[in-house]
Amino acid sequence: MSAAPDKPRRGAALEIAGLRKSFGDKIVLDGVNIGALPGESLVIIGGSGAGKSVLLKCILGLIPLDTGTILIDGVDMSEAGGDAREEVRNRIGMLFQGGALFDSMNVWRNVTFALTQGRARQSREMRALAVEMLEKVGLEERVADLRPSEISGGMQKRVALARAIAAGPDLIFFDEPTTGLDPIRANKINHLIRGLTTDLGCTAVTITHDMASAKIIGDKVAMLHEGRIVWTGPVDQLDRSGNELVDGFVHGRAS
Ligand SMILES: Nc1ncnc2c1ncn2[C@@H]1O[C@H](COP(=O)(O)OP(=O)(O)OP(=O)(O)O)[C@@H](O)[C@H]1O
Repeated sequence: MSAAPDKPRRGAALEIAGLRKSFGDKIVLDGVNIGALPGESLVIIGGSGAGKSVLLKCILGLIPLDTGTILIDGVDMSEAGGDAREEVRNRIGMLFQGGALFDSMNVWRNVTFALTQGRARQSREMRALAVEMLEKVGLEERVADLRPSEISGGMQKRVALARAIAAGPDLIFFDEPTTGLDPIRANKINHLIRGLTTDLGCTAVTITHDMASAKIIGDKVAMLHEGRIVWTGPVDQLDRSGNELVDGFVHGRAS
């Protein structure tokens, strides 16, 4: 059984315009304009406190924005009604920072969680789908029946990745995908993400402050600084952006 076998493999378009978000007097996002074309991999870099997580939460509809628009395939996520929003949300996959696996469930139930809404139905088919997804991320079938606490951090990250791709999403978000991994495992996860998103043909949006991740995963990179996008360019221009803030960030110098 394949994930959504009849679905054409194409990514969703993401367009963010004039996005502002404050908490009290604190302006966190100050007019963010950025987008990703269908099938493109956008990486948003920026230092601690730049507003990356807040931006991701706004896009996912986890927190309300003050002003601005977020369009996914033309659907305004802050204006659209329940059904239209839900339809778009069903096309989105997410890899949470730290994995966010449920230790009360074994690995295969974690992988298929979004498909079953946690209900124990279609167990045989769902387990088979999970095993297929686990294979895609380089994990053996025996892992399917273990609990997340029984496997290593690197394997947990792979399981979380399997969960993110299980429904065959058109748009996937990766929140700091290499956090907590040593450089070798991080490198493997970065290449896995790149390979899987290319195979799926989906649009990918990654937030990270890991330059190695940005260079492997991204087609396009945008730098968020003090709530604004200060530079956007193709990934191969990251080392010669001509932007002082990007330069400082890439080479580890404080601005
Ligand atoms: N719910 C909230 N209430 C008040 N301030 C918040 C809230 N969420 C985030 N902030 C503030 O917004 C700013 C941006 O936070 P955010 O978590 O987006 O940064 P980040 O770029 O993801 O940083 P890091 O890389 O360290 O995770 C910070 O100053 C943070 O304190």
